[in-house]
Amino acid sequence: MMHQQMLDMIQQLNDYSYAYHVKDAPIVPDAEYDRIYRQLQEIETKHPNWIQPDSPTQRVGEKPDSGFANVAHTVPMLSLDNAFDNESLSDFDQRIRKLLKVDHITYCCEPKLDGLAISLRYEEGRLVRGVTRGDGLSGEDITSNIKTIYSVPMKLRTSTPPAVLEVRGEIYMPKEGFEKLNALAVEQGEKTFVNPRNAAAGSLRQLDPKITAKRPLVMCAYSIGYVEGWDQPKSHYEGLLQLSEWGFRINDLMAKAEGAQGCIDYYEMLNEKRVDLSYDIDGIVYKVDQIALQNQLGFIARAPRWAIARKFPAQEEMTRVLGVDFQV
Ligand SMILES: CC(C)(C)c1nc(N2CCN(c3ncccn3)CC2)c2cc(C(N)=O)c(N)nc2n1
Repeated sequence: MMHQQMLDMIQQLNDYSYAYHVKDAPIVPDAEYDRIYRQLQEIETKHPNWIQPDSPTQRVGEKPDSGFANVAHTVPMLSLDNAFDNESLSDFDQRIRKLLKVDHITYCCEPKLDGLAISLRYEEGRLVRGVTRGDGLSGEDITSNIKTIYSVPMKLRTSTPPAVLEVRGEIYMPKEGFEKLNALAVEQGEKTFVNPRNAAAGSLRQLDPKITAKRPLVMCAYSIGYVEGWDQPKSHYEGLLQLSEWGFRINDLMAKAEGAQGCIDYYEMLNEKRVDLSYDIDGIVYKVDQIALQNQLGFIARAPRWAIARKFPAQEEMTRVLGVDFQV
């Protein structure tokens, strides 16, 4: 077995993992993935000095010796202002059009995933760090746990990566994985989690990555934070499509909308779909799509003037926790 053949196996396994965990479109059966994975493990055991940082075997490492270090974000992770009804969406749109002296805004609409916000740092295309949002200015270095999540690429899928790229995203636990985790916890007489968000938070706070590796966590990218050595697209939506090509999962319900009415229509559409989604969402995040307009608007305190969240009524939460159907 030559060194190059081993590199080819790593590339093959990472391609299979990208198809399965990022594109939701497996190209080989699990057994085939496992067969090649075991072959790679044997080679790495025989030639430890050949081991590559982006090898899938390097996703589950040892636990950090003393807790999680605190790390300052290169660019603060902002918070979000809330809109509670259609009128406040219209006010938001009107306020922006007045400030920018334009008569029409295109928005990018994204389901607001109910998980934990994190920031991933890539240098020369390789994952070097994962940090929780924390208070927005600094967070906990949970790189060892982040690496166990298959939808977090260990290396960008490009031969010409930006020198530095920081990607913001949400780590969440799909409903099915949450139900299975709680069923197992009941069986083993362990504590159960109240909801997928808490289960994701608890799984990321584990000191031992071997435990995190067993939890069904997914990462979905929602913004480009800091970047060096790359001309960022003019549109937020285009930026996320680029992240998808580089290996990140983005939400397939993300869409552009024209003006306040487009945002309201999107809300009605998503509110219909919400109950059938395989993951929890607690609303929608609307963002001015043009980056130049975002920069002109900036942010107030730490919430951007150019983005707003709108929450759904929390009826589902009550139903799940109390097991009764609240029809208010
Ligand atoms: C880049 C901006 C700031 C506009 C932004 N900020 C977000 N968040 C900030 C507030 N966050 C927060 N978290 C805890 C405490 C206070 N704020 C949680 C992330 C976004 C969260 C989601 C999502 N969940 O799906 C999303 N699709 N887009 C986001 N976009």
